[in-house]
Amino acid sequence: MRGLEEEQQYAGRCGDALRAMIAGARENVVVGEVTWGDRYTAERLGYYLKSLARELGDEGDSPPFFGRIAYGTDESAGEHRGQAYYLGRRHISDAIGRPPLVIDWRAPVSTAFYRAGTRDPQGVAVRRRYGWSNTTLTGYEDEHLPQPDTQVSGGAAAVEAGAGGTGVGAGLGGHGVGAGPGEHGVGAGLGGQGLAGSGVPGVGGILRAEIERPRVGPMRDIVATIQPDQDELVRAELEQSICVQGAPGTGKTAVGLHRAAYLLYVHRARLQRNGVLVLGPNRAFLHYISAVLPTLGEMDVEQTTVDDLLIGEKVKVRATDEAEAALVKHDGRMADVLRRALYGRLRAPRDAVVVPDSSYRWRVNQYEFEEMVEDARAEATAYGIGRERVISRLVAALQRQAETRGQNCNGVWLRKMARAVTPAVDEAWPAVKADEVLAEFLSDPSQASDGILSEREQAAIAWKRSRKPASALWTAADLVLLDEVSALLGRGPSYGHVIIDEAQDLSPMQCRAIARRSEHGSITVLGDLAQGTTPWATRDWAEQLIYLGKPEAEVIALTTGYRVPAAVVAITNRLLAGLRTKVPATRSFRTDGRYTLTKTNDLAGTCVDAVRAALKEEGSVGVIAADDAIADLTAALQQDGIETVHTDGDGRVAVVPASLAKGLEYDHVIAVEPAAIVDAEARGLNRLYVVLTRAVSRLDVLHHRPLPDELG
Ligand SMILES: Nc1ncnc2c1ncn2[C@@H]1O[C@H](COP(=O)(O)OP(=O)(O)OP(=O)(O)O)[C@@H](O)[C@H]1O
Repeated sequence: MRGLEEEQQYAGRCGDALRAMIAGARENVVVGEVTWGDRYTAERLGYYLKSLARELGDEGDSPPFFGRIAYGTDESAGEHRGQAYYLGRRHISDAIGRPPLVIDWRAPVSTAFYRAGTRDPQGVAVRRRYGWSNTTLTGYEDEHLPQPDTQVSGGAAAVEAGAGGTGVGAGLGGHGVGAGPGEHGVGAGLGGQGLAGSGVPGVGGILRAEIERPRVGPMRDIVATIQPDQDELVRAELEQSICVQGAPGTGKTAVGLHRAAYLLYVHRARLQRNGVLVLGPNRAFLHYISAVLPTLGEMDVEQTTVDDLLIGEKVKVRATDEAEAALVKHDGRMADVLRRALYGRLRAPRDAVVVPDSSYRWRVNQYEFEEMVEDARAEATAYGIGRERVISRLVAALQRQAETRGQNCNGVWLRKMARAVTPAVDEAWPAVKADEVLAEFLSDPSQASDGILSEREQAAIAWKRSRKPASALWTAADLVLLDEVSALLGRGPSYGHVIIDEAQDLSPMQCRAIARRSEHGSITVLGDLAQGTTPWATRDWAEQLIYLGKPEAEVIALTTGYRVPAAVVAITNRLLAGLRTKVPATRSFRTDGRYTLTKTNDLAGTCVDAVRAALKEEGSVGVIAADDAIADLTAALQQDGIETVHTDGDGRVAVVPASLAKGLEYDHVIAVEPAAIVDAEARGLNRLYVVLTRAVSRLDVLHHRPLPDELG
């Protein structure tokens, strides 16, 4: 096996090769600019080369590899017998035709790095993980896996640069998006931690240090440390839809993003055509995760919220629904109601269609016309297509008559006939727009919803007076309804793969909007029933998967939390009993961490003190409180000279409304007045569960009012 010096030389060689690749890509951009032929090719190629140059350029600041697997000489190693491979964020090669110096983490051969274990070594004899300080290789750690033909059992050994190891940084070379230099290797001396005591077998110092490394700035990738259960989800087949029920901090979001990168690598051509879509709960969350895919080399993945996805309807939200109205509008029964509102416009034809054409009068009888309408309706395609079919069948009937009379029915004639039958079709199958249908429905819901919605429900959604689309005061829930009606009118495109985060919070109608966009593709559903906070949050994945159009998706649980430390998990698991959902408790990977509880008469003052104390330690600080307490807390902190940022700002101290904390994390969380967080909404206890599970290392709970029973 190579020693540290040889490894450092190899790292140098990879660095040189990478620089040559960057120079080559840049040169291609320049050469391309001179030699491109037509404009379309020029644009596509230019875009590709420029992004490649940019990606590779970004790559230059991060370690070239993070791990290595050396196969044994036994048969179980198969074609890899005696081989060793370095793994990194992307392939690095120094010459065409020679094996790459570093293999992309997504390539099939990399799988063994993530999955090989003492029980199933998969032919691997030694797994090596590297410690880096920026781009300098500072050490490595070997894990020896049992070999069938020898007596070697599992074990580990670490090597690091310099003597004693004090102060030698050994991060795994995370990309450190936006974190500035020196981020890798913070507080991760290699010699300091043994394998014992981690609670997770075979977890060495470098791996543990990476997972426990303080968080600063946006979310980062986890390619170097993806765990076996996570890896199986990341590399699930493209055709397979999966649903991950993951406890807080189990890496659901990370898994989803890495899955997107993996699928794009393996099925690039197919997915670039149809697209991959990532849906998150709000913009603050999207900001937080936005850097992960670009660091994994994927620039083209669309990342958006469900609301923004629907704003494709080009309608402005100008009003807010009462809680009861929103609940009705998000209910799955609205799908039937809207279908009825739309198809209620069809009228059985009362007359024949008669079209004068020079000396003839062509005719389709009333009963034939009626049959055409009924047939088109029964074919259950979109409303707009149904209408088109009626028109073309009428024209075809006229054409048959005309041709029997020897008439030449050319394109001009056919278009003339189509125009001639349109007024009759307008009566029977009117052309409509989605906003007209919805405005008319909300002006008077009774006709379409009698027998489906109760009178009270109808009253809750009915407008006080009837309005036309132009003057309608649309709400966010109306966008979901407009989307439903638009889809009834005509189908939109479908993505190749859709990844849905915090999926427990989606309403049936939102799920349907997503289902339409993934009709011909697959989905990855990520969520936690215990973190459901919307009034319509589901308590059952099977039901949600039906609305998402993938009832066959397998539900897989992740229970090992990589964020919240054991001391905090002990508290948050206690809340589970009060949440009315059946989910497995979290088991923390992390043994570090601290929890404090403080009763105070001066919440703002105590909060300022707590932030001051937190700032003495490393990492980000999140003050999380009920939404209506945010302004006062921010003012108190700023008066004391502490700089604060909003949820989606980048800075050390964020003051975060409880309603926006979902999906985010802070090294140090100061949760202010739990009782107020619980009282603020119907699923307040779930919200509190979300808030307390944002802590990466330390959680301080400050309260004046009595604590909720589950916490007390
Ligand atoms: N294998 C891993 N190696 C290193 N860090 C990891 C790993 N898995 C997860 N993490 C880290 O744990 C934290 C939680 O991950 P993530 O946000 O993806 O979890 P989640 O399940 O979506 O959480 P929640 O539901 O609470 O929002 C992140 O900082 C993530 O980088």
